[in-house]
Amino acid sequence: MDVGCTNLSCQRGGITVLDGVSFRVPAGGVLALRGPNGIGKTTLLRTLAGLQPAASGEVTPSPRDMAYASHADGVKAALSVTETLEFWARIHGSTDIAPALAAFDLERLAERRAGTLSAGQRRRLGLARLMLTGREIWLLDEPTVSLDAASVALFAGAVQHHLSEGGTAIIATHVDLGLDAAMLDLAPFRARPSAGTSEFDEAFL
Ligand SMILES: Nc1ncnc2c1ncn2[C@@H]1O[C@H](COP(=O)(O)OP(=O)(O)OP(=O)(O)O)[C@@H](O)[C@H]1O
Repeated sequence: MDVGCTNLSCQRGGITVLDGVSFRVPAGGVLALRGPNGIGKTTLLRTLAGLQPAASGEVTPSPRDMAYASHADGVKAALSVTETLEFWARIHGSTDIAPALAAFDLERLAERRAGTLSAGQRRRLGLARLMLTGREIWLLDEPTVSLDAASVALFAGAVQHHLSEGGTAIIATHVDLGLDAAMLDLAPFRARPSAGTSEFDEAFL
């Protein structure tokens, strides 16, 4: 399924941070969002995912077709790895967690409580959720934070598999994942401060 937006403006904290963003990613394609800290990568992903309204412009398809993985892993400390995946599987109507366990090398950790996992192991568990959503479009915010080189390769493999099945991914990342990704530099879309904004305000935008 393809995904894109037209003339999208995105706000954070009531301030427009990005303006006039347009792109389309075809089914099977991956787009890497690039730009310096604070440019608005997270804000754009949240807007695409329907977690916040667009100030203007359009996103297609609807958020129902998208799975969003934020900086937070959304893992409950008291549940085991298996219980966590089974919980997400039930929510999304999936039945088999085995492929997700295998794709992120979680089998040996299956009975461990999530609260005892290392940061990278917890990250792998958070990313494994994507495979249970059945959603065709993955929106990923700095997915490789805390991952070692082997885990980055596992993650890239999971994305590649998703693409090979006609899925689509948009990834905010500073890391080269070895995927054949199109790049979108957000710097040209940085919103201009509105009239009346002082130099002092601009320094903090
Ligand atoms: N809750 C908030 N209230 C006001 N401004 C915010 C809020 N959250 C983020 N911002 C600002 O919105 C702008 C865009 O932030 P965003 O997190 O989207 O950037 P980013 O490109 O993802 O950054 P990074 O690479 O550091 O993760 C930044 O200038 C940031 O300071």
